[in-house]
Amino acid sequence: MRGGRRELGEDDVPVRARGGSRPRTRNRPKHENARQGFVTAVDRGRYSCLIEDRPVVAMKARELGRGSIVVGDRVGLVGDLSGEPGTLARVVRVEERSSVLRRTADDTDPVERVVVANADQLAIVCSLADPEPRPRFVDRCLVAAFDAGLEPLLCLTKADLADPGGLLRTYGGLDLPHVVTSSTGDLSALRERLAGRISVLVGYSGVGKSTLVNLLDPEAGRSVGHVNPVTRRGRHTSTSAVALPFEGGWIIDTPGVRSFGLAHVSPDDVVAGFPDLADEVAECPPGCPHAVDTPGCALDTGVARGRLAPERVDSLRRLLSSRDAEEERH
Ligand SMILES: Nc1nc2c(ncn2[C@@H]2O[C@H](COP(=O)(O)OP(=O)(O)OP(=O)(O)O)[C@@H](O)[C@H]2O)c(=O)[nH]1
Ligand SMILES: [Zn+2]
Repeated sequence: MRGGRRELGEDDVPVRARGGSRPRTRNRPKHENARQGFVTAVDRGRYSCLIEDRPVVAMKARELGRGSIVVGDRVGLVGDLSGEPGTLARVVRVEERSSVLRRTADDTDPVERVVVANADQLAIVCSLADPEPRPRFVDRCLVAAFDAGLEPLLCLTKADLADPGGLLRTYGGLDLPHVVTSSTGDLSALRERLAGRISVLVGYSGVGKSTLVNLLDPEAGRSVGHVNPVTRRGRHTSTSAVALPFEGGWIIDTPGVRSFGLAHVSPDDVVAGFPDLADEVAECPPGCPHAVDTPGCALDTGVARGRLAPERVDSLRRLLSSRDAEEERH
């Protein structure tokens, strides 16, 4: 580690000199007239972008190399920006991202992928019935949100089928922003939460995610749909995210993302995704793995004294151990 740092120090000067060198500034004029666009969909190397209100399809300029461009990215575009059918613009720049939502395919997948850039809210959609709520899915998403620096929003759907009381008690102690919805009910609380923000919707199959999106803005699909084959109608063939403009912000639907593998999140950050357990965990012996039967793990004391919800402790432990399985493999 220390050796690595020293090497870095030695490199520091030439790197900085290179940073201000001429080749870069010579490239600049060409990119200065690049227009800024917002990436709404990605499909086989084609990037659907909006320049203000104009949909434009672009490809990645060679000079950008292998870096990924994802939905939510703000990009610099040059070339044919007319948006006419058959035209292609070029992405020459990806602006710095304010947030990055990552996932791995499962908890043992070493390859992490960026799902969405620049989002500020993760709407975790969970049905109250049909299919049954999955608190462990919610917990996993909360960790992903925490890791990415997104504010979570718990969206409990199908309130016409079951009472939200039980789930709200579970999550009540978390100060978690939440809304309760039904397809026949009033969605104004949800609209308010989504307006002006960049929200990523995630939920397992059947929770009513597409029903919600369609109710929120039936127009959105049409305005984005014609620039890209990745429309909601064709969503089952797609696993990538799609951004739909919504009241000054964006709703980013993630049809193929059923859950978040968290192989890339450190154990400490997994624990940090459970804020209701944090005080207790602080009392654990140093290096405590918080596993079942770990001597002295304060989670057990917390449950025994009735201070912690057993299902939350169980959920954290399952998450940690599925990640442990990964570490053993490597
Ligand atoms: N009773 C009731 N049913 C609903 C509600 N919202 C959606 N549904 C039904 O639940 C089923 C699944 O809804 P979708 O919107 O397709 O769910 P999804 O989460 O998009 O599911 P995938 O397409 O598999 O990702 C459909 O039959 C809907 O009609 C609701 O608020 N109440
Ligand atoms: Zn512990």
